[in-house]
Amino acid sequence: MTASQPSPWWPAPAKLNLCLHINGRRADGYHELQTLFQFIDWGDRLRFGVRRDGEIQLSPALPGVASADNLIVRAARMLQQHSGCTLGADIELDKQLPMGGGIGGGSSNAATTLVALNQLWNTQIPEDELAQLGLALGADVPVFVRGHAAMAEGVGEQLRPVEVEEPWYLLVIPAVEVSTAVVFNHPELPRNTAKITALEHQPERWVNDCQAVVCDEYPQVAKALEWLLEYAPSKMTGTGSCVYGVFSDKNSAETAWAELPQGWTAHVTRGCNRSPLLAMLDQ
Ligand SMILES: C[C@@](CO)(OP(=O)(O)O)[C@H](O)COP(=O)(O)OP(=O)(O)OC[C@H]1O[C@@H](n2ccc(N)nc2=O)[C@H](O)[C@@H]1O
Ligand SMILES: Nc1ncnc2c1ncn2[C@@H]1O[C@H](COP(=O)(O)OP(=O)(O)O)[C@@H](O)[C@H]1O
Repeated sequence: MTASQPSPWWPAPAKLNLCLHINGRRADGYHELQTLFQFIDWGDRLRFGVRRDGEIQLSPALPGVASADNLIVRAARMLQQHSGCTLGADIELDKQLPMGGGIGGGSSNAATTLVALNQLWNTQIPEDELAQLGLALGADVPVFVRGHAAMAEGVGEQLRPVEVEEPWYLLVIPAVEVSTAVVFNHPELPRNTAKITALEHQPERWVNDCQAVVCDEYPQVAKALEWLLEYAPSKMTGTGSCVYGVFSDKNSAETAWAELPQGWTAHVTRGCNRSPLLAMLDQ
């Protein structure tokens, strides 16, 4: 008898929004955006064991998130329903990413679940369809399914793959969770930034239109940004709370990290135009 191979860990990387421009608001309340997504080489990991009985079991549970609401469980059930697959899964989550930080941990977990189970269950859903399925779980799920740095437009659903620089980042994680819905409903949010053609080639024009209102509402975010700006050009990602400084090399990012005020949390990480999830699929 041969020992069975331990199942591999699948990466669920975080993303940064290198810019987030708000171009308008639709009648349904959703906002028209231009946002540039890049992955970083830091994230959660998931491990899957196939079950014959159709059950989806996740461990450990996330504090404050009921299993049925967890995006991992919802993604697995959605794939079962869409494909008619009768298999189930035991899913183990190694959670590293903070929640509500604007780095897309929940969306990335959902995307990795869709991509991994599509392979392990042999459901053979094509990538376009898998990305479309993911959109129902959250606006950022499709970019994680596709795994390429991308410019997103519309309400975030129109994706165009791009190649941008892959610098080093010092990512500072303020101890506060920011609600995306609260930021988008803020009366002071700027909503009329002009649309820019080929924005991915003009880094000097990249801004985050949510940054000012989040800094006003959350002093911890303002403080983190103020500190980072002493070391490098810096911005907030998504609707916050995380902020990142951009460095040309690992050493200078680590030098700034060594000066981090006591009690703060930060990571030195590299930008990647190809997601670590794609790299795993290619192996
Ligand atoms: C704006 C981004 C950029 O990455 O923010 P972060 O969540 O990453 O910080 C995301 O696309 C967010 O994605 P996600 O968090 O999945 O948003 P959803 O669940 O679809 O929407 C949450 C709420 O945000 C508002 N919303 C979201 C997207 C959008 N284009 N316009 C909006 O007005 C809506 O009020 C919606 O109810
Ligand atoms: N697997 C999951 N990982 C993280 N958050 C999850 C997950 N499933 C559901 N959620 C919910 O989604 C919310 C947004 O999480 P997350 O994607 O990490 O933040 P953000 O959109 O700010 O990057 C969390 O506050 C949590 O309630």
